[in-house]
Amino acid sequence: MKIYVGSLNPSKLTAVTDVFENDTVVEMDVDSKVSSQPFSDEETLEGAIHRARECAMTAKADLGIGLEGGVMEIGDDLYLCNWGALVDQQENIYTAAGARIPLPDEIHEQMSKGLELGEVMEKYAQKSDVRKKEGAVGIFTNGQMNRDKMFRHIVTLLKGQWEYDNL
Ligand SMILES: O=P(O)(O)OP(=O)(O)OP(=O)(O)OC[C@H]1O[C@@H](n2cnc3c(O)ncnc32)[C@H](O)[C@@H]1O
Ligand SMILES: [Mg+2]
Repeated sequence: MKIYVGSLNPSKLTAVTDVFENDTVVEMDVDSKVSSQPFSDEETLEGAIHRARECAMTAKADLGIGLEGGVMEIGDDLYLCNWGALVDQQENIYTAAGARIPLPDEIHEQMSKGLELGEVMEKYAQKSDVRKKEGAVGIFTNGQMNRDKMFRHIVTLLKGQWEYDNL
């Protein structure tokens, strides 16, 4: 199969390539049509679906996959959240979410001012390109988890649901 992924972020591409190891995975720069920093589960999921839909519309695609990172508030706490969507040629939409961990208050404050998590994390961790590498999830789990492993989990959930219906 030919699978289009709606992102140029290497951590997302690695995740899809690992899960669909016998397929051809193609990256594609698409618009999530939500804010660059989604601030709720709903908005993050919506971004993932938009990306997947646009990929699936490409004539050559068998499946389109969208992965979106965001944050969401529960009470006074801000949590990292991640969503994925898979759209097939029949326009069926499969969705799945990834792990959630709370972010430090300091990060919450910065983000409430309108900053994106990617830039906040670079300053916080004194590292460049955190979003393309271990991610916030990697920093705050002492490297036990990382962004591509987390997306791999989501992509596995998407692939499995699609297989259940189609194989
Ligand atoms: O190129 P795209 O695919 O858009 O990849 P991205 O890194 O911008 O990722 P998202 O759009 O999915 O995430 C929305 C924002 O949240 C940031 N973000 C999400 N999860 C993150 C993480 O684990 N570590 C650092 N930044 C993260 C990201 O950098 C964006 O500013
Ligand atoms: Mg982005």
